[in-house]
Amino acid sequence: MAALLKQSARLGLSGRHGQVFCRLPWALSFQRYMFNANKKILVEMDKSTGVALMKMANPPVNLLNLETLTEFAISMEKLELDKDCKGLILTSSLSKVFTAGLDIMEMCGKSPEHVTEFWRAVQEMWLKLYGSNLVTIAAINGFSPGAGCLMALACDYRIMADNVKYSIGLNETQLGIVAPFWLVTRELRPSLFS
Ligand SMILES: CCCCCCCCCCC/C=C/C(=O)SCCNC(=O)CCNC(=O)[C@H](O)C(C)(C)COP(=O)(O)OP(=O)(O)OC[C@H]1O[C@@H](n2cnc3c(N)ncnc32)[C@H](O)[C@@H]1OP(=O)(O)O
Repeated sequence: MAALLKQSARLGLSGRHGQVFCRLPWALSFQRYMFNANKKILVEMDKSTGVALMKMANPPVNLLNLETLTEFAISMEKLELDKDCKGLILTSSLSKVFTAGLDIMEMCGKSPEHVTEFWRAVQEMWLKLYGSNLVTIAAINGFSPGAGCLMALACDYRIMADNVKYSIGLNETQLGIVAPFWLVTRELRPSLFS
């Protein structure tokens, strides 16, 4: 963990005035590669450190819609297959939002098939993150309601930008959505499973 945090500091993930700045070298060496499918999820993998930086990049608020969730799962799979990858830092490319959580519009006025596919993708994201073999760190650089909070909880470690304006929490009940019991008990009461 300490080594990973050192790496995250070296990568430029340092909190200052409530921001987590991501400064990465412009010139990428052969030890570094980047990939993205549709640019909603940006991944920069540094083979020399074994640390991948994954940035959600779906402006304006990094909504977790079907497309983004699918891209997230594909990106996780690629990193899991990379034997050089040991750790993952999950953050946002936006200045004040980590993610606004699930895209409510994906659940509103859509066909049962679409809603089923969407919730399958949501669960897949949780499985990929919570079940990852990588050491996972959420660098929460902005607002993180609902599934944003759950994403952070699914990581091994969490660091949040020091800014009183930013909030994080499970607010989905205000929208009539209830997180499944297995998720809440596993993430909030892990002692039940040990
Ligand atoms: C690993 C996890 C796995 C989970 C496994 C299973 C989990 C099951 C249970 C999951 C339960 C989770 C549920 C949710 O996530 S529900 C969503 C909760 N999120 C919110 O309530 C966010 C509400 N948004 C805000 O508070 C603000 O937008 C925010 C503070 C984030 C940013 O404010 P800002 O002023 O910068 O931006 P705007 O408010 O103007 O927003 C811009 C546009 O985006 C639209 N928007 C915002 N949030 C959502 C959303 N969640 N869904 C759809 N649309 C959203 C907003 O309406 C604006 O749209 P317009 O420009 O058209 O007005």
